[in-house]
Amino acid sequence: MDKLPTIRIGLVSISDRASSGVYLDEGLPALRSWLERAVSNPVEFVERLIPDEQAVIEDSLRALADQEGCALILTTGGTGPAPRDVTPEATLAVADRVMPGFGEQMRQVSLYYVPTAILSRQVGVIRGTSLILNLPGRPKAIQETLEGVKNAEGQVVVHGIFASVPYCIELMGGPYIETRAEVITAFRPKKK
Ligand SMILES: Nc1ncnc2c1ncn2[C@@H]1O[C@H](COP(=O)(O)OP(=O)(O)OP(=O)(O)O)[C@@H](O)[C@H]1O
Ligand SMILES: Nc1nc2c(c(=O)[nH]1)N[C@H]1C(S)=C(S)[C@@H](COP(=O)(O)O)O[C@H]1N2
Repeated sequence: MDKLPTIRIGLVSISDRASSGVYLDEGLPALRSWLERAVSNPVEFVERLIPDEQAVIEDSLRALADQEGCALILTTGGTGPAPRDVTPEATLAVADRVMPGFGEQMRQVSLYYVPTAILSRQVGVIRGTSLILNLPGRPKAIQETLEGVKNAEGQVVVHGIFASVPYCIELMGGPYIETRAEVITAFRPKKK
């Protein structure tokens, strides 16, 4: 098998209180540790911890996509209905194209965990060669939405969104990503 390419992944934790030191940020560590378990490729992380300010979020997303060359950018936080929750607005403002399925599937998955899943306005978009996905702010929601729902035997009940990420990035012309099946299986349709 050919050597897997190194991929650059941008991680953005968006929280007024974590970014100002009121509490310790758990978003970036949760994102990093899940991805380290799930992805077989060597990964370089580029991380930002920022407040819920639309202009700051937009600048961070642009920098990670355009200057840092991140094939994938995951945000956590600021997707709800509170006045300072502006992550979806910032993400849509930098988008070239919207990928509605990611938000739809995340809300499906999340409904298995909390009835308030429908309060997350999370979106998925493409900017240039980067796929940008919003995850909810609660650190436990990171594994829930990426990995999906499994039964007691470990079989998948509802697919996590990461099952679709490697093929999406491949279709976008990005690097080939492989995952560890014990965490998540990357789905690729069979070639004819
Ligand atoms: N980065 C984080 N680190 C640790 N816990 C977090 C983080 N972000 C959110 N949480 C937890 O998840 C809850 C919901 O997240 P949400 O993004 O709605 O935050 P918030 O209530 O708007 O406040 P803030 O932006 O100051 O984190 C928070 O109240 C907090 O308990
Ligand atoms: N998987 C999952 N999704 C979730 C949650 C959760 O705990 N787990 N919390 C919900 C709640 S309570 C809110 S308010 C919205 C928005 O969260 P955010 O503003 O922290 O992004 O995400 C929802 N989606």
